[in-house]
Amino acid sequence: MTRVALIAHDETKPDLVEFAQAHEEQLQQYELIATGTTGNRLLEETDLEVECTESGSLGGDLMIGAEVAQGNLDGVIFLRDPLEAQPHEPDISALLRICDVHDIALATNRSSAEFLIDGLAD
Ligand SMILES: O=C(CO)COP(=O)(O)O
Repeated sequence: MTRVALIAHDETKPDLVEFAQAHEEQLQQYELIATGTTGNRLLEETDLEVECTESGSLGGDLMIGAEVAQGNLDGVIFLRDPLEAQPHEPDISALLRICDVHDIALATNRSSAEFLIDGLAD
């Protein structure tokens, strides 16, 4: 089954929730995993089933990265906040890197997320 990770920083969480609502019917067909706070927002504000990792700052990005390394994910949608430094920047870099290592589709903004979700539907 197609498995997708959804992640957003605090400033971009409203955008990710809106994205998930707009694509809810399609996302319902996939297994979803999200970092802790993002996942809880999705559980509260959509009807999607979402597996939640730790919060990003407590290792959630690394947990998603481990899924990528194990070949368990088909795509990662990670709406990063490009304007705010994050204390767990090394974890974020590790996740982005491991997506490239394993050639896993990675969208880091809303426009590329739209392409990614369209690509998964094909
Ligand atoms: O910090 C994050 C990604 O780097 C996201 O984590 P949360 O979803 O727990 O806020």
